[in-house]
Amino acid sequence: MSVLRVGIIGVGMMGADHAARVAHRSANAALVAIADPDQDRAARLAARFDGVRVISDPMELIADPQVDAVIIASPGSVHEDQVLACIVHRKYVLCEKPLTMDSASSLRLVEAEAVAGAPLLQVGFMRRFDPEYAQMKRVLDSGRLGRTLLLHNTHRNKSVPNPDFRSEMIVRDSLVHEVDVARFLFGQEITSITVLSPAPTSHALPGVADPQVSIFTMAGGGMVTSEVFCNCQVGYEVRCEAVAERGTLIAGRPQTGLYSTVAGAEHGSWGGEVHPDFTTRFARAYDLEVQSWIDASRRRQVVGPTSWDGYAATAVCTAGMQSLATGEPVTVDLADRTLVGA
Ligand SMILES: NC(=O)C1=CN([C@@H]2O[C@H](COP(=O)(O)OP(=O)(O)OC[C@H]3O[C@@H](n4cnc5c(N)ncnc54)[C@H](O)[C@@H]3O)[C@@H](O)[C@H]2O)C=CC1
Ligand SMILES: O=C1[C@@H](O)[C@H](O)[C@@H](O)[C@H](O)[C@H]1O
Repeated sequence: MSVLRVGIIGVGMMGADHAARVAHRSANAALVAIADPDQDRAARLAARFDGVRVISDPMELIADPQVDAVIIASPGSVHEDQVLACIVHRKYVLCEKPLTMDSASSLRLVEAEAVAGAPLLQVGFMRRFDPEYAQMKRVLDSGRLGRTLLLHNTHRNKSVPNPDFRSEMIVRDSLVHEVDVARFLFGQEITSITVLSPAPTSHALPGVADPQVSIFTMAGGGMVTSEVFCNCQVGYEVRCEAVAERGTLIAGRPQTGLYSTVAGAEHGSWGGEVHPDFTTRFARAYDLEVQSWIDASRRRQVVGPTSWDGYAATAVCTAGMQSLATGEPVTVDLADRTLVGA
């Protein structure tokens, strides 16, 4: 395959960002089509690029013989049908997280891919491509620091304007990144999850449990703590500290000395500037993720987070949403990997 002809489904914040990435910052790929029920939005975006068709029906885009591979950046509630159509049409697909809204629907996609007989799906867990997280993984895997014992994650968004962003979405849409990071860095499954709701910020919508603190237990006995705070007012901060037997590592640390953040008119500050959102904090990670997907698709391979990774993360979040209701630990119910052919 020479140049990979890419179609994008859903061109809101993330899809538009990926469109610019494929069109202007990727090698061996061309953006050829986009689909979004918001036709005006799609038309405005297409006008920014040369030769990009607007196709009204996402299923038509997936079936189009002029489209080799698909990026799905629609809301999670419609991912299942769209990914399934990509599998049926044997199209390589990069689907944004969360893979689907619950564990049963994600498992159906793992099974559909197994039936198709070849991996086709990469899930958009871009932190695996962030240079610091990737280096952390290499150091932990090298064994130089001994066994990994703990991870401590911080994940803060300035605010979430979407009124649909309720307590459950903080688990399913935001904490899902920490779930993947834990599975990636430990190289193990998560066996149980507890989601705690401290006193909420007055900046969250009424009834929304924000911030949340979660505890994961790993299959090997290690533990992971994560703070997710979606209305912190300051800016976008994502950090991960790994504690191993002979040392520690921190990804996302901004500077030495006392680090204090202050809410400000624009994005908040620390004496430098806090990132406004994920598009700048993870710009390099998204670039590397999409280029890696393009390169692998041209070789007819999948190299990033797989359908199993998407399913396992959704299964943990499904248990996490149960725990959110009670604050009690919930065991993660994971299918037998060998039985589903993943
Ligand atoms: N990896 C990451 O860091 C991030 C991932 N995401 C994920 O990307 C996806 C999209 O999120 P955003 O861009 O923030 O949402 P958004 O609301 O800005 O955009 C969603 C777009 O999908 C369109 N859409 C709605 N129904 C559709 C359908 N049936 N088929 C095709 N398009 C449809 C909407 O009209 C809209 O243009 C979600 O899965 C989200 O979790 C979002 C932000 C960051
Ligand atoms: O995936 C993302 C959003 O959907 C989510 O809402 C944010 O909390 C995350 O920081 C971002 O990376």
